[in-house]
Amino acid sequence: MAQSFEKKILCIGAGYVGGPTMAVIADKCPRYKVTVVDIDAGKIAAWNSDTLPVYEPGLLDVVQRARGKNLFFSTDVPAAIAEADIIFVSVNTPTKATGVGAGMAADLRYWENTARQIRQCADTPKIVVEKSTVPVKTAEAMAQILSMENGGNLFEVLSNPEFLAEGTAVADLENPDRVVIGSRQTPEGVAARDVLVEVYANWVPREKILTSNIWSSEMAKLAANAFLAQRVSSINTIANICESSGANVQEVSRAVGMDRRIGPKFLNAGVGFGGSCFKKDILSLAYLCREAGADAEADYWESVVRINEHQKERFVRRMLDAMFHSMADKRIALFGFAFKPDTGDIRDAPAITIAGRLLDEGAVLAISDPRALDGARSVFGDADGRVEYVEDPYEAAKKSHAIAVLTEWQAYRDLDYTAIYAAMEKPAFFFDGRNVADHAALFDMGFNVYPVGMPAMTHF
Ligand SMILES: NC(=O)C1=CN([C@@H]2O[C@H](COP(=O)(O)OP(=O)(O)OC[C@H]3O[C@@H](n4cnc5c(N)ncnc54)[C@H](O)[C@@H]3O)[C@@H](O)[C@H]2O)C=CC1
Ligand SMILES: O=C(O)[C@H]1O[C@H](OP(=O)(O)OP(=O)(O)OC[C@H]2O[C@@H](n3ccc(=O)[nH]c3=O)[C@H](O)[C@@H]2O)[C@H](O)[C@@H](O)[C@@H]1O
Repeated sequence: MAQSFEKKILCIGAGYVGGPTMAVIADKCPRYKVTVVDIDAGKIAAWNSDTLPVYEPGLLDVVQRARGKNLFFSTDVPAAIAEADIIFVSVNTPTKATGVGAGMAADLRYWENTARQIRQCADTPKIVVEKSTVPVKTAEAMAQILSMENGGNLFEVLSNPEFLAEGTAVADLENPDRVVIGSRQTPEGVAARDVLVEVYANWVPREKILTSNIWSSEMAKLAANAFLAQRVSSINTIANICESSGANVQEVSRAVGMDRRIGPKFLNAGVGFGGSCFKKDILSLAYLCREAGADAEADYWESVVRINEHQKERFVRRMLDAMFHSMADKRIALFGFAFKPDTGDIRDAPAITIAGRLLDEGAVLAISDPRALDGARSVFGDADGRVEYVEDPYEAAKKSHAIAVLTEWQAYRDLDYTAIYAAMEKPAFFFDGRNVADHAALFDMGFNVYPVGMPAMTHF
């Protein structure tokens, strides 16, 4: 006899958010059936294998505990919609490439397609949950699309943005700082909201489950990402001034972050923020500001992105200045390509821009990364033989003129840099874009060391 489940939950979109989020819901709520669907059959096949399409520490264990019991991955979108009580929509919402708002506004075509498909395949009431990050008022547009042809009785749209960070997705989902659920303030809206609160209450303490109106929930997501990115740009501006003033940005961050009103997190200076969301979400927020006639506010948020672009170019210029203004035919080892450690994700990684600029300058690159070499290869190919992909950092560094650390993988902290130095061309340069190394020790070995936000240590 088929097992009967208390609730049937569906997620449309089996990406970085949909897959891990649903795996954790299934793991925490064995009484619910959780199905994840995607139009990408290859991705679904990977979710059904032991080589998941997303690398996240701990994720495979969670998936293996629930898969085939109450967690299912499928491409049959209509059947999954028909049986679901709650439908999360976690499709991509990239920046619009063309048309009005190109380069700024969120492209909602995937979202809208999904809404139309839900409408087509549903004949029982559904709670539709916005999981994707969307501009404020998207829920209203979705409700309008969904309510066509059925009098608006079948669907209640909620906003439930996701705050997980890649690399720590499982821990963030199992122990979130907060869960935000926005709903209409009508009896139907509040009833739907309470159903979703019950889902999270299976493992999240009630006081961490915040309820609000839909627009606040949508805005909170954009604001949270904008604040986080703004901290990174802020500390990077301070770092750049530290380099010429003799201050040390790590000491400054520590002193600033110990103020409890400021806090210690997101104060690591580096080559800039990457990832699929910070830039896109800030630009989406800036676009909302412009649409509302708030140009000064839009300028303010756009400056966070401008500083981030500047940070990457500034890093390349510092390399050029140090290496006698020429990269031509010099082998440069890049340590790290992913936008942050513990993920294979390269979306909007600073390494893409920096590697591209180094190639423009005529460098030959040896790219090393524990998880992101396929991603790097998909961007640059073999670039006429000017890019090599080498998992082993020792091999990458061999015969190179410089090492540039672009991702703070733990592995790069623990290498035998004496051996690495011996195998490099001289003078050997170390550009620590993430401040992972022991700079004094590297200097003593013979390296010319260029940390971010600290004066260089050179033998010239
Ligand atoms: N990546 C992250 O760490 C976070 C992302 N977000 C937001 O979550 C949303 C999703 O992001 P990711 O998971 O990173 O994107 P993703 O690109 O990894 O996954 C989206 C998936 O949706 C699928 N899809 C698109 N249209 C579909 C349709 N009509 N039917 C079925 N599947 C469809 C795509 O094939 C893709 O696999 C975005 O709005 C993003 O801003 C929010 C928090 C964290
Ligand atoms: O909406 C999203 O997609 C997510 O975006 C970020 O998560 P994520 O991009 O996965 O990773 P972060 O840890 O925030 O790092 C983003 C970038 O900032 C950089 N960063 C971060 C912190 C810091 O101090 N310095 C710094 O340069 C990282 O290297 C990385 O390139 C947010 O942290 C999540 O809360 C949010 O859900």
